[in-house]
Amino acid sequence: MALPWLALNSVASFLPFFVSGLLLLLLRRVNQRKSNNHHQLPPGPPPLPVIGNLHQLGPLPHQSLWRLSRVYGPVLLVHLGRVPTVVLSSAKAAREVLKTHDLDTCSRPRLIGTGRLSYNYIDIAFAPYGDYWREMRKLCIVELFSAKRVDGSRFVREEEVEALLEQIGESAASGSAVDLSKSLMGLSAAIVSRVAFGRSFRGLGAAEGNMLVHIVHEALAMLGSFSASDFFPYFGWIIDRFSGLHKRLEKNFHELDRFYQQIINDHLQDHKEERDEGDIVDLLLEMEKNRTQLGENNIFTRDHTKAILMDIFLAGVDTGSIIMEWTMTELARNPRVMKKLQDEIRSCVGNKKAVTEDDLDQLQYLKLVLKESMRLHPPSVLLIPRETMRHFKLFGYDIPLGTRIQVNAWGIGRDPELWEDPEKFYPERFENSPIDYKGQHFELLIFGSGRRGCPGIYMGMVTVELAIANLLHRFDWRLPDGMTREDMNMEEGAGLTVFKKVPLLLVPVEPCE
Ligand code: HEM
Repeated sequence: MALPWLALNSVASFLPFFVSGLLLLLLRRVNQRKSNNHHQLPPGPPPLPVIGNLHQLGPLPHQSLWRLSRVYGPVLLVHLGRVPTVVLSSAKAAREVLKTHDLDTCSRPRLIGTGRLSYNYIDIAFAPYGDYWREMRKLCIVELFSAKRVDGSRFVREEEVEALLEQIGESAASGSAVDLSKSLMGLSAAIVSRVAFGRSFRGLGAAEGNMLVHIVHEALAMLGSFSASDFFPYFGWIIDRFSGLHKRLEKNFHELDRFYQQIINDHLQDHKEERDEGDIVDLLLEMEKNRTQLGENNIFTRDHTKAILMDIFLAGVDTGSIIMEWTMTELARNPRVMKKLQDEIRSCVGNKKAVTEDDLDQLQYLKLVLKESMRLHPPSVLLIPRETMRHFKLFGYDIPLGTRIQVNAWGIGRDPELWEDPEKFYPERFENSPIDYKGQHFELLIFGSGRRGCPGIYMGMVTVELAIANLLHRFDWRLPDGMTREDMNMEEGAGLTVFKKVPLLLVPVEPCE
């Protein structure tokens, strides 16, 4: 019986704080309204009380936002709960923000999922703009993403691709289908892990391999999730607890944390002198040991090491495998393109057993095929959200401080004003076109652009090119018995990155000599 009284008592003692909090909130909203009234904000659908436009997002927000932008224009304002969000859906608008206003917009919002998985924003991808982020990014560019570092690890990529081909050869011999979605994710994980962590996961059993794929997909779902706490600051956490999101996030965080700890333990037990060259984990552990100062108030700790490992693992593994998965899907649906690409690869490589990285420069049609595949299926459909650091004007509209910015790379890739017959898979559209994906052409924003653009482009793309070239060089591919091209499922699965919802199954066939 004491409990209700206690509860009542504590409610009574919190009442003055609650009432003054509510008044402050109301005052802030009135002030905000006043200042917004003087602002010319971008157009957008009218928001509902409390939820804003959240009900209009649906299961695949990039597609819903693209449809809304067709009605309201390429600079669209939506309210995600209480968070004003500007969505850019044209190359011109993206250029204006990511180039002209890069410095005004290059921070990241603080979100529940990204905060937890990045050990409170001490990674690179989700860290707010500032000295710490600048120093960490510089360090990783030199130590991990430099052309020298990437070229130095070519033997890893070639070995791992060869191992995959051997495995696929067994399916070809028995005439059985390969789950390419899983195999390509495994390849990407093995390469990134070996290059960055000095550890291969190739030897993992099926159960452990499946578990790793599950953890990565779950992490990306958490990073891309629309958590109630992000949109309803005062009570959203209650919704997240009831919906189970909070529990899922915690479980995923602990699974990943154990994984990083295992990598760190491997490095601590293993003597560095016994390996060829220190990898990024050695370097991070050295920084821990030296209590390196980063930015103004940051001493480098074990959490910093884990946060950087999270970036490399999640940013590097999934994106590359998604590009390969969609590319093989489009090729299976477009036999003309597959044949033309195989002819190019086989005539260039001749009788050699495998395509090597030296051959890649000559494969011009391969580059067109990959651009076309990434145009239709960019892995990060809305890039990674940014947040404005100051007020600025965009095409006459006011974009206030603290606004969230999303760039709809998926929509821009299908914009009929930029692309003729945009839904058609037609790599020849890039012939004689200067458009590239390295961040200077805003029609093709696969890796973002500006200060927050992806530092792993070279490392990611060399893996993708090598794998696709070898898969097509070594095997012909056909659909499983009873399936036609029209039957192929092209649905997207949602998260921070958009993968193929139904795994891609194809049958490898040894080509006739
Ligand atoms: C090949 C496939 C890849 C794709 C499509 C991709 C895509 C992206 C995109 C869209 C962004 C956000 C850009 C922006 O906000 O403007 C990004 C950021 C990032 N990517 Fe990649 N990425 C790939 C590979 C990699 C690899 C292999 C690594 C590392 C091993 C990596 C590490 C990062 C990091 C650390 C960031 C955060 C940059 C920052 O906020 O300063 N990425 N990537």
